[in-house]
Amino acid sequence: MLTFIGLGLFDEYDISLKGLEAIREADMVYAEFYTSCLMGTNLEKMEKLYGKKVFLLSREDVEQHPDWLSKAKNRNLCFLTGGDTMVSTTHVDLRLRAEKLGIDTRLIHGASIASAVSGLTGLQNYRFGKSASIPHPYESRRGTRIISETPYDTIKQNLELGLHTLVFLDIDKEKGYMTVNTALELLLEVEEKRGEGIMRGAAAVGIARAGSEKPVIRADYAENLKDFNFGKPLHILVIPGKLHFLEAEALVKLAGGPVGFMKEVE
Ligand SMILES: C[S@@+](CC[C@H](N)C(=O)[O-])C[C@H]1O[C@@H](n2cnc3c(N)ncnc32)[C@H](O)[C@@H]1O
Repeated sequence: MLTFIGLGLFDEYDISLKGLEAIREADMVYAEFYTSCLMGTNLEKMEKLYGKKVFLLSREDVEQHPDWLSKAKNRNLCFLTGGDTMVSTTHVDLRLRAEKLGIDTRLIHGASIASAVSGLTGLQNYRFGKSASIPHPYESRRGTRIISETPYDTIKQNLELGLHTLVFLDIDKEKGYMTVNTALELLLEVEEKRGEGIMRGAAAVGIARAGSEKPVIRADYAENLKDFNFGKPLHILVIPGKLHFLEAEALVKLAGGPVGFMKEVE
């Protein structure tokens, strides 16, 4: 049996009782923290709470050479992921590989950033369009700095439909955790290069450390928000589309948004 367990958002205590019980009964426990991670804890604290050794897997171990999977043929394995195990990950691939090997699988869910964002901002989940991810820029072989324009296009399409965009921010082994500030700078850079105007004057909402005792949620116009200090990671960004009056009120009253947001409502 292979049990996929979502660990929730911030520290080792965010796991469900079902998840904890499954870990305590498991023969082996694996985890990956490249898709998301819990910034309020570390492996040592998790192992202490679980009473189990946790083997940390790299992206290659999970996506290219998941040889460890075959151990689940005659043992109970748990596979741990930050947030919910199947939200904004490709772990369904692991599940399908396991099923092909004749291994039973099951899921134990965890709180996800995708739902926490609606809770913290007041933006309604059914008014979101396609999500986007902003990767760190990279250098081409010729030494040119390349910025992905895909997130900008996704935001543009959603705005045309009046929909909000949830923008996941890159976690990179070498380049680190992307901040809301860098994400907005990159979007504004793409905009400038293209000579378009969707981000100028657009509303934006940044969220830092969801699930912690003191998450930071701040709404403003994109050009102002890029200078706001959100503190430590993890961060996530939302570019709201057309606002319902309740959403506008929540952004103004709960996230320090400018009162101008109230004038642009449905
Ligand atoms: C690729 S998504 C994976 C989502 C995860 N599976 C889940 O269900 O929450 C990870 C990204 O979501 C955002 N994120 C995850 N947890 C967060 C948190 N506690 N606070 C703020 N942003 C978070 C960050 O931008 C991070 O890079």
